Amino acid sequence: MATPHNQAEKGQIAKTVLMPGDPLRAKYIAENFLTEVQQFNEVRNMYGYTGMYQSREVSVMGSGMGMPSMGIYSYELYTKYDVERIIRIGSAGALSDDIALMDIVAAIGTCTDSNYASQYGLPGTFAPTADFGLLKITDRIAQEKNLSLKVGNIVSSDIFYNEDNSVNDRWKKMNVLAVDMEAAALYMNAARCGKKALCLLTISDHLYRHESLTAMQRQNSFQEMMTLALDTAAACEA
Ligand SMILES: O=P(O)(O)O[C@H]1O[C@H](CO)[C@@H](O)[C@H]1O
Ligand SMILES: O=c1cc[nH]c(=O)[nH]1
Repeated sequence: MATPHNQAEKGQIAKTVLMPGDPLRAKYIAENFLTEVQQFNEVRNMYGYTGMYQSREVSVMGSGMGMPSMGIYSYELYTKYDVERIIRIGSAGALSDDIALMDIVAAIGTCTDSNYASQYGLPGTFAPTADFGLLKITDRIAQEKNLSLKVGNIVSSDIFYNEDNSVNDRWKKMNVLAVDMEAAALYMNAARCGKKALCLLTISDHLYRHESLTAMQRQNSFQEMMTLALDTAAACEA
C-alpha cells in the first residue's frame, strides 16, 4: 500500500488532512492539539500523524515547499488514501496594503507562475479555486471567534528569491493579496481528483512594508490558524 513517499497503510489517514509546508509544524500540531496520536509517516522526514480533535479523526502531514512537493503528497493522499479534504495551513508574504502581519488569509483562488496546469492540456487558463463549502465553514468559525480572516486571491509562485521586484507590483495591481508556493498545485489536484481543498495562510512577512514576524509572534499567530483549521475539520462531515 505504501507509496514511494508515504509509508502509511490505507485506513491510517483521516478523511481530512491539515498540511503545513513544514513537517515540524505538523509534529507541533500533533503534540499540542491532537489526542490518541499515531504517526503514519516518516519517509524523508515528511512527518504525518492521525489523532483526535473534538471527537473527530484528523490527520496532519507536511507538504514540503513548492508545487512539485505539494503536488506529490496531496495527489497521493487523494488518490491512494481516500482523503476527501486537505486544508493547507501555510505562511505567506503580503502584497496588499490592506493586509497586516499575523492576518489570516483564506485563498478563494490562486494565480500561479508555475506551469503545473500544462499537464491537463487545457485550451485556456485554469482558475484554481477553494472548495466553497470548506471556505464557508472557515469564514463562519472565524467570525464566531472574532478573527480577522481576509478572503481573496493569492499567487502561488515557484520563486521565493525573485530578483525582479516588478513582478510583485504586477500581481498587486491585480488585487492579489499575498504570495505562497503551494496552493495552486493543491487546488488543481483537488479539482482533478474530485476532492476538496482550502488554503489558509498566516502573513509572516509584508513584501512592501518590509516587516516580518518575530519568532514568538509567528508561533502565536500560527496557533490561531491551526485551531481555525482544526475547528473547520471538526465541523466537516465524516
Ligand atoms: O510556511 P509554509 O507552509 O512552508 O509556506 C511558505 O513558506 C515557504 C517559504 O519560506 C513556502 O513553502 C511558502 O509557501
Ligand atoms: O515572502 C514570503 C513569505 C512566506 N512565504 C512565501 O512564499 N513568501
